[in-house]
Amino acid sequence: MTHLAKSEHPRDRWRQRIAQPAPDVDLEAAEAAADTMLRALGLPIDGDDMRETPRRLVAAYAEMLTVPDFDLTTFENSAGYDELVLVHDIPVRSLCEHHLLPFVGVAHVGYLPDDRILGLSKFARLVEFFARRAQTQERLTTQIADHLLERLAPAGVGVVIEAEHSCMSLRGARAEGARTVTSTLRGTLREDPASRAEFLALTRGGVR
Ligand SMILES: Nc1nc2c(ncn2[C@@H]2O[C@H](COP(=O)(O)OP(=O)(O)OP(=O)(O)O)[C@@H](O)[C@H]2O)c(=O)[nH]1
Ligand SMILES: [Zn+2]
Repeated sequence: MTHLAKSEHPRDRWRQRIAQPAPDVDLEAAEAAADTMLRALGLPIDGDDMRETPRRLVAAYAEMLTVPDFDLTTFENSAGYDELVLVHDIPVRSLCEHHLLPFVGVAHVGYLPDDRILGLSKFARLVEFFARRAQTQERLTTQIADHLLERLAPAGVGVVIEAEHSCMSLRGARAEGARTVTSTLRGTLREDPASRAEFLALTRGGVR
């Protein structure tokens, strides 16, 4: 029998890949439950091909549900820039909280600066921070907008997400290709018709 050093054990590998293992994750209990569930679904998990599947399933979900480390760095708006900043087509990968099946798409995140501006990479990190959990698309959209509003205190914020939900395309309604669009607008981007129209036009393909 081969003995693996602790750090080489497959169970420990995913721990090293994720930034912040949640303290309430009990991998062993989850693996035992996955074993029971897969067995009850009639899957041949005693065979060589699927023996490791309960462990892989748990590791995959633990990885997809672990919230990454994140701090929203902002800078003084020394140039006094006061037009729209928009990052579009940021990848979104999340799990719907009803079926724990993936929904995948893109986010368009923009703001009208006031005293502070945002490091550009933080748009994608912000999306990932709220996406890597069991979510609804509506909550994800609102959380991104409200976090920006709170931490950056801009004149306006807009978030649009377009995503395909596999719980609605691979099973159930089987509406393949159907995309859900959600938006949250705050401040000037919500209240000023011209700013709102500019933001929505750009997120609808105006810059592509
Ligand atoms: N509003 C919202 N609904 C979602 C999201 N992700 C999945 N859903 C929906 O959650 C609902 C759960 O409905 P239920 O009737 O309880 O579950 P179900 O029997 O599996 O439903 P079907 O998918 O219609 O077969 C479904 O309509 C899903 O399409 C989301 O991000 N937002
Ligand atoms: Zn679902």
